[in-house]
Amino acid sequence: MANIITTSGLCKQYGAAMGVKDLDLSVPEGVIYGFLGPNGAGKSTTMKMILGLAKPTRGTIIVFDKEVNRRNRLAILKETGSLIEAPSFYAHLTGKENLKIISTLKELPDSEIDRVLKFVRLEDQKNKKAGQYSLGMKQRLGLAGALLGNPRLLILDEPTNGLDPAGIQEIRELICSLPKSFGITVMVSSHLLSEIDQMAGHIGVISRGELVFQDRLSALHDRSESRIAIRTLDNIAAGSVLSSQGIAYQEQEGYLLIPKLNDNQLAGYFIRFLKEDIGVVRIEERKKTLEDIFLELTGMAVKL
Ligand SMILES: Nc1ncnc2c1ncn2[C@@H]1O[C@H](COP(=O)(O)OP(=O)(O)OP(=O)(O)O)[C@@H](O)[C@H]1O
Repeated sequence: MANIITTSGLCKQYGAAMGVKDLDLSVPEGVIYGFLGPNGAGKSTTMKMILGLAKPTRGTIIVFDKEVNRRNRLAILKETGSLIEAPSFYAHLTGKENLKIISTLKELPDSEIDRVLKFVRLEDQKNKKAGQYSLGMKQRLGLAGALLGNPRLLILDEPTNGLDPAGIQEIRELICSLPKSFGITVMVSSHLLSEIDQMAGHIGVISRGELVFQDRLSALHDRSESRIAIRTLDNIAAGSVLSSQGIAYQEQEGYLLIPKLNDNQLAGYFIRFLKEDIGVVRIEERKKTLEDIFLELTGMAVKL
């Protein structure tokens, strides 16, 4: 799969602090790429640099095989839609009139306005003033504006921020349909793991300005392997038995965590425990959640 965005050694320095450090992003064409990271991790800064709205301190950005620089910026933006921060509209103009301003600037026919209004399900509200729109409707109008001209690439910075669950669901459904319906590649950021989990096929995780994971989302799920948690009346003695058999274990809240074993192996250890007079009081199978994996990657809790 060819990349639609590639960044190499991308850095952004703010004073003495590095907002983004040596970022090597690869966004394949035709996917939804989820850009996940806690608040302040560097998501907005990265997206602004890709759009040419912020100047990198170091590194390169290639979009559609062209380097993002002053010479190529307009050609790249012609094929790119974006929603960075909350969209701003003229409150006294209708939704349709607001889109008309953008479409005139982009020299697009009116049929394009109708197409995007239909797609974001605002057809029936198009003659209502944008100032009277709900937050969810404003966000959908912003998405409609970004889709005018049918871009190849859409860059969305936290598009569901501040929306209620119904609004989140609407935006998510619209985003998910974009690659299939229009062949658009979407890069979408969020600090919510569950959000990215429900939308993206590929994922980049950023923490303190650095990329800590990048792959298909399924590769992240593959890391959620099962472990066995054992609680005994003497965990020290039980740990010695496990160590003597070459089984690595971790102690966590009164449990010994060991890798998943087959039933025969596990039964063998219980017999050993009994022979050593170690009472087993609990045994559970535990699956690492995506949140656990995110914590391991970033050292920070993320909202689910
Ligand atoms: N204009 C600026 N001047 C100075 N520091 C900045 C500026 N913009 C961002 N930063 C800093 O760079 C780091 C990354 O910020 P950024 O907004 O890119 O993070 P983010 O992942 O988008 O987080 P959030 O979701 O909270 O916006 C933060 O430490 C932030 O304080």
